[in-house]
Amino acid sequence: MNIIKTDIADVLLFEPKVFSDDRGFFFESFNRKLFEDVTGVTGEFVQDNHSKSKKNVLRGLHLQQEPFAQGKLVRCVQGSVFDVAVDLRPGSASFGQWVGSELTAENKHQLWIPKGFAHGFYVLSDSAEVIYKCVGYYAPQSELSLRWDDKDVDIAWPIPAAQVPLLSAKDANALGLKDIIKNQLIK
Ligand SMILES: Cc1cn([C@H]2C[C@H](O)[C@@H](COP(=O)(O)OP(=O)(O)O[C@H]3O[C@@H](C)C(=O)[C@@H](O)[C@H]3O)O2)c(=O)[nH]c1=O
Repeated sequence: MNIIKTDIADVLLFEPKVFSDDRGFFFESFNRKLFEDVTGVTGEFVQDNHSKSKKNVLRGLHLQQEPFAQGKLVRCVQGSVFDVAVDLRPGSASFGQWVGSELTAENKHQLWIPKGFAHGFYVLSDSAEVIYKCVGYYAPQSELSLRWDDKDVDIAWPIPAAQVPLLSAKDANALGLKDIIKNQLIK
């Protein structure tokens, strides 16, 4: 497993060692000891999520507030997505900054997004299935959505010109970073 640092210190890209042979391939998609050694996070993964989305769908950007904060280990098992983490940790030197990475069924990369980040992804392929392990259970009452196109965060989504991504109603009505800060929604 190759561990690649991103521009935000605690967000890591896991590049697994894939063993291919005449039968197909094999790789360790999760190794608890290795994960704990490189992230320093010993919290339990308690929930696995799996979603399938059409091309041009954008899910996010979602965050669960404390005490229900979630860390997420994200991978794409069919198709390809552009996966994004936005640092919303109070007091963080990189508060408001984002990192993005293409996760594909082919490259088998996984993005580790610690607690305190908003997460979202944009579907690049005809459809995409995304699986992620979560530290912390789903707690909708603690959920916060940050606008995907917020000017203050300014994510360079790989969305073709003149294309409008397909969003849920919740995500279409999400707040911008300034409103989130003004309303003291980050705890
Ligand atoms: C996230 C989630 C949703 N649900 C339900 C609620 C709802 O009826 C339906 C769809 O939920 P959503 O529209 O929130 O699904 P979605 O937009 O895919 O939400 C997900 O987006 C990505 C980017 C994340 O990071 C995740 O943590 C999660 O917030 O599934 C659960 O039962 N458990 C869960 O953990």
